[in-house]
Amino acid sequence: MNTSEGSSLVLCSTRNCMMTEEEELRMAEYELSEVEAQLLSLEDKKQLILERIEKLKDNILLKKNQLLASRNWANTDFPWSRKVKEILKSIFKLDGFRQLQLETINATLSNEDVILIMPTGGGKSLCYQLPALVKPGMSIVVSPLVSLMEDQLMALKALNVNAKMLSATSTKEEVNEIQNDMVNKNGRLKLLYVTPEKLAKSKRFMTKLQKMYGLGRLSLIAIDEVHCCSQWGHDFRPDYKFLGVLKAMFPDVPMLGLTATSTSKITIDVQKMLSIQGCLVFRASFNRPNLYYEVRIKSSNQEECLQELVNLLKTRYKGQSGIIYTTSIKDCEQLMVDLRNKDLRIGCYHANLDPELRSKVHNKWLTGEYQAVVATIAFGLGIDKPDVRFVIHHSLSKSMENFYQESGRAGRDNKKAECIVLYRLADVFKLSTMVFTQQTGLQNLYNIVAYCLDQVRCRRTIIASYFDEAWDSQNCNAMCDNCRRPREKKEVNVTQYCRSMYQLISNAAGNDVKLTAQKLIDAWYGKGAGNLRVKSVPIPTFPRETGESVIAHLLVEGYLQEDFHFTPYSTISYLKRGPKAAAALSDEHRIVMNISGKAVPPGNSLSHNVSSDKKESPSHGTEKTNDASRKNLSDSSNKTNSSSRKSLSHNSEQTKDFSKKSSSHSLEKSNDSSRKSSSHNSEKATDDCRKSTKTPDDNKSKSSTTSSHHKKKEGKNDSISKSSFDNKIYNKIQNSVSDTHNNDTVSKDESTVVFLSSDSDDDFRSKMQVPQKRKAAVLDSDSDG
Ligand SMILES: Nc1ncnc2c1ncn2[C@H]1C[C@H](O)[C@@H](COP(=O)(O)OP(=O)(O)OP(=O)(O)O)O1
Repeated sequence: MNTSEGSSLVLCSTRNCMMTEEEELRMAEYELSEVEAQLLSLEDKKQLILERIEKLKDNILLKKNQLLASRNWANTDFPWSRKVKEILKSIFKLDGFRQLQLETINATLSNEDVILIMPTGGGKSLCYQLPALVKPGMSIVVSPLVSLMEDQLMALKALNVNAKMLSATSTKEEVNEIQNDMVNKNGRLKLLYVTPEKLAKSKRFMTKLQKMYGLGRLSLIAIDEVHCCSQWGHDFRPDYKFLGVLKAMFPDVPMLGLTATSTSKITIDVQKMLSIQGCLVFRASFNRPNLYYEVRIKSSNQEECLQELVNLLKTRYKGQSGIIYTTSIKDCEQLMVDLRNKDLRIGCYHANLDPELRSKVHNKWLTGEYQAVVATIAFGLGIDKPDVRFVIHHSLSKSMENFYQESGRAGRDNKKAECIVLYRLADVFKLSTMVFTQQTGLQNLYNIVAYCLDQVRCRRTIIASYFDEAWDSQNCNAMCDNCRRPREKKEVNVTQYCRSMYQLISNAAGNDVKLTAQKLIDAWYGKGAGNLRVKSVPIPTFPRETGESVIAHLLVEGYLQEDFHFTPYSTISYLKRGPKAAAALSDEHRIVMNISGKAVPPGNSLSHNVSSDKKESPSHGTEKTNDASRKNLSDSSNKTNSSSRKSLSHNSEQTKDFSKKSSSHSLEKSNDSSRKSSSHNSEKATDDCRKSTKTPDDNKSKSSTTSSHHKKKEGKNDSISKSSFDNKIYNKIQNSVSDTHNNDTVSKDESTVVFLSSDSDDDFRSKMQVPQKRKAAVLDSDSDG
């Protein structure tokens, strides 16, 4: 190789050519880029192959699952069938099996792996407790909560079943005694409850477990709340990952995973996490026919809201037992004090109470000394009082799963019980600021908001479709408010209101202000700071609750979006244009919201629509206000449209001429007199409504609005009956014992618009295991303390 100054000559002996080093460098770089391109393409190929492998694995798992499922597991001629029946009666004192219990027990006793998905209170515990007594040796039950294990042990002790638990708080003596029993051929312990942490962190325990397995004494591994294995679930727990080693360590020990909440995706993920090669998946129906579901609007006035609860507890639920769920510890304590001040026997339960006090409250509730417990979600898992007659959500749950689990504490004895949600938009933001950092936190929350907004569809059907079940509302048997008082479904075009919101948001941004939902509604209703109002945005003639419903609908549907900002003390949710803003501003786009119209006789289908030429806006009010406000609602004003258009372009956010189709939009007249009269009317309506809520016997109309969240599923209908859209006020939602219990028919033409009627306890699970000692000041004077 010769080199000269500035450039080098390279002898390419193989190719018999001379090349400068620069040329060779370029060549090398070119070759490198070729290799990198190939690597990238190989990487893509690898990715595709990996995906194919995952899919094939899923399919193989599903096929194996299906094959296993094809056997008749409900047979009563298995070798153990007689013993199973005998133990059911003699030890568990039960007469028969509930849905899927026998199938699960038989499959487990056949040494098959099973995942059992059964609603809260369905009777999952029996499915591992009974096989544990049929089989020789000991069964291990992995359970996430110490309190849950304690409850189970208490129940088993009452049945004289030999069961114990191991947790981080177990004493040395207890640990020794249990571990000796594990490896004793004549050991008598039948069930051992352990936390996943214990399995993951105690080598000594795992060694004993292996020894026990070697002796042929490990009969079953049951994993409670098995959905915690999956990162897709709402409840992923890192320690559950460790359970993946169990199948390899104890290949011929059957595994039984139990959960009350698992979608198909989570179920497959769980199988993979547990290294189960094909298993039986038993999924019980999520329908709880004995539960009555209802959503009511929660008054913005605290005293009224309290009075509603007091009335419920003193009349409709007099002498009955229940739970009232709140979001925060502060709300929980305050509500207990308020209810006690009204002479009610109420306890309060949250994760920050010391364990002794918690269990005192629990016991007083179990024995009936307390009529109800005001609780955070800490009061949940393991609560097994059969005769809970009501569960009231004083503010909405974080998700449909949470709601299902919490409301599912009611009616475990299969007798009728009621699940009522008190809904208010403001509560949505209390929760959203807590959950928005979770991967699916906001979507989960909006699902339950949509449930609350829906005033037409059978609530049971909404819940079922959430859990991948198809349910016919006919099967509801009028056990939800929407089926009990069926109404026509009507579609209302709310596009112009969405655009009004954009105008208000843009105007505020121009003033360097961000709008919370509260401020946005204030500005819309001509309240609050003057510079946040926009002249061209008409003040709605319908009440504020209706405005709230419209905003909730826009949020759930993605036309608005929450914008979270941190302050040193809290997180604030502002509203901004959502991902669907561009669509909302296009000419052709219509944002449709379902509302409920005229009452239809029970049994009639709700899905048909009423025909009419006009679109109407959602509203409610008293009979008196009907004519005036209806007129206001149905009048369209090009004037208003063009001014709002102007304002939008001025604000230079994605502007489009959306007024071309304004004739189809029922924008209100923006003149002063109409504004005055309508707001006067709606205020009066609200007053009347409040008055009417104090009249339990008043059996007049109720008002309702609903979201068109499920519009696609239900089909589109452009027509609305003006006459059927009377602005009667919702009333006597509260206190209406007879109505909700017995009223299968609705009074004539009750078409109404219903407007429906912090410190989080979110991390209660970790708190439960390492309890923070804190006795609430409000409880000090109480006998609990
Ligand atoms: N076959 C049966 N017949 C009558 N009662 C039963 C039967 N099986 C279970 N039960 C009762 C026992 C309990 O009081 C209640 C709930 O059972 P349990 O096993 O605690 O439910 P679960 O484990 O599915 O609920 P959770 O998800 O809340 O833990 O039902």
